[in-house]
Amino acid sequence: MVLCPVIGKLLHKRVVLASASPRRQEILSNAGLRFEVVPSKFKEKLDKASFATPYGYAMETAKQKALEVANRMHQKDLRTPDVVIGADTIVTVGGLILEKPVDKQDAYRMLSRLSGREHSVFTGVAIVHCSSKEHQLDTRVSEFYEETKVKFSELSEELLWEYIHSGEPMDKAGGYGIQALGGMLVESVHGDFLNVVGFPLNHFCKQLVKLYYPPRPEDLRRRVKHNSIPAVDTFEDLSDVEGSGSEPAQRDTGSCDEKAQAGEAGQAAAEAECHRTQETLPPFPTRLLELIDGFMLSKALFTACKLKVFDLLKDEAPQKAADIASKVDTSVCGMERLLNICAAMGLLEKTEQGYSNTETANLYLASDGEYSLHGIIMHKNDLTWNLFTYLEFAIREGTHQHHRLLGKKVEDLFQDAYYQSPETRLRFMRAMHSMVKLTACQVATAFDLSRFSSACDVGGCTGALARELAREYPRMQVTVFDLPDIIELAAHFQPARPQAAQIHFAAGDFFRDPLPSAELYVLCRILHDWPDDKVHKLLSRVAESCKPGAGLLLVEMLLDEEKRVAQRALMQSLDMLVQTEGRERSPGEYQCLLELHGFHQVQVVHLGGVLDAILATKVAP
Ligand SMILES: Cc1cn([C@@H]2O[C@H](COP(=O)(O)OP(=O)(O)OP(=O)(O)O)[C@@H](O)[C@H]2O)c(=O)[nH]c1=O
Repeated sequence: MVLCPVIGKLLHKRVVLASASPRRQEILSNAGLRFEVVPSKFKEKLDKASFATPYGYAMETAKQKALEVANRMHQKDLRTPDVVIGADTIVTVGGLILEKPVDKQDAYRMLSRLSGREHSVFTGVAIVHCSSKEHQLDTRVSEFYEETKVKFSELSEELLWEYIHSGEPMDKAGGYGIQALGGMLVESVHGDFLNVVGFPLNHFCKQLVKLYYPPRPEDLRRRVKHNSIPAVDTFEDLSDVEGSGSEPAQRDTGSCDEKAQAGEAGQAAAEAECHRTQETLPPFPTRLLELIDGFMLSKALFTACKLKVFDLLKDEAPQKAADIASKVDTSVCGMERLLNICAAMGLLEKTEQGYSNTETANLYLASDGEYSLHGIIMHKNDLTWNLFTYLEFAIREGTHQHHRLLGKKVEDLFQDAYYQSPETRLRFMRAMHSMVKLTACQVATAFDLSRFSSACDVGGCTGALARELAREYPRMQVTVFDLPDIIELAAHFQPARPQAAQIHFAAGDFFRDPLPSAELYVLCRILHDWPDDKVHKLLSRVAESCKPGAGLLLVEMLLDEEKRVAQRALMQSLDMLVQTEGRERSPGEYQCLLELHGFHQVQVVHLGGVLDAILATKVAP
């Protein structure tokens, strides 16, 4: 006997819980579900930065956990499970995702971050239905997430360490267990408690209802009742042959008839009432709504950066909206709304004392930090944003849109658009600098380049990558080769560093002038600006300058081969359509281009950030 009848739908199926979490096992068995436990071996190492939202990350991890188990059982076990359930719980605070602490210090860092604040707990759940056709595993995935907000009291150091020494935090997301000792840290909970513990049982049941009792088309046309777990008998005869019983359905009809006969508020009202109980909702389009309004969030971030709000608050005590507004010369009511949405986005902290920067804002949004993204944000605000208003034209015409923005014909993309004035040139350089700086260290260490004693960064702009190569390989001399106008301004970006002696700047046009000689050529974010004919031209010029054994390091954002999942790269490819003559490419496409020009032994490293790296070696013709 189970309380939630829809759980009964799974009783005759082979259900597997792909989780080692004792809490999930307990929650589901308490709900009357019968299942086997096969912990997933999926390594929880997805690139968090590539997800637009924390719950997107949790859902994908849950899915991968379940699919790993489904595939393993299908291969090893002759009997494929019918349903595999995977889940992943994360804690988010101030824009950071916290998983299980790796050691006590890590637990300390997590818990002190949570102290006195509200955070969100997301659990992503994947329900994977499996079938086997001609020994091939076929899977259908249904996924969802649940968010619960939890507020912690202020935790003293003593309490924190006592809790950590209890050992409880170590196998739990965010470093606490709300169901045990950790419950003492919690001031309030908004939402599903079991979701925090590790499994959102209520939402799970609703999801099963959607899967096992899909609404009939006529149900969808009628008015719907929100957020309920309909009784199974309401839908019993609709879709599931395993279902037991027309009896409850008749009972339901009977009650409608009674109301209609009673004439309480007339026949029509009674019918409407009757239908309401029979109907269910289509899934609420949360993700879609976020996509619809996503542009406003970007623009709010851009505007706060442009107004230097994050510079003003950097490492400062909290400030009130009126003070900030007067310092940056805006209206108070406008500034207050901007600050509030920035706080809701996790960029600012809002307390009774006022607004202050989060760590993310100090590190990335203030304009003067080592890893500041201010440069790229201003580029997106001042140029990309405007170009994207012509996206429809770009799609129709298949070309960039600078001519529409500038109101004149563009002959030479860089000279006429990006470098038309010293200001736009500097803005572009700042943008490139901030993007390259973000991953330059990983790029420099993606391969062992110590065999090369000289490198030429073709189109190396501010020298951000050259500096990192010089730092990593003290024997390497690096030449930054770029247009004279760029080289002239590059000095602005060179801090006095010991490796300055290893770096040289040379002016020239890589399509026309001889390339400086080097054992390793680097093309970082260059090929994606150009169509294939120009890419061939550039690669043939690089190949001509290479001796056998020379290397070519390509640094680009890589698409997946099917052009399906690498969301950030796919979006940048659209960006390249609107702004350049080029596009992003997949590793396979780059390999074809490279091999045509005599570069072989192609190795690819996905760096999981904004850039990936490919190394190829020139062979004798
Ligand atoms: C916030 C909180 C979390 N947890 C546990 O934290 C683990 C999250 O980690 P996961 O990666 O989602 O799961 P796992 O334990 O590694 O198991 P698996 O599903 O095999 O990956 C799960 O255990 C949850 O219960 C609690 O027990 N209480 C709480 O208050």
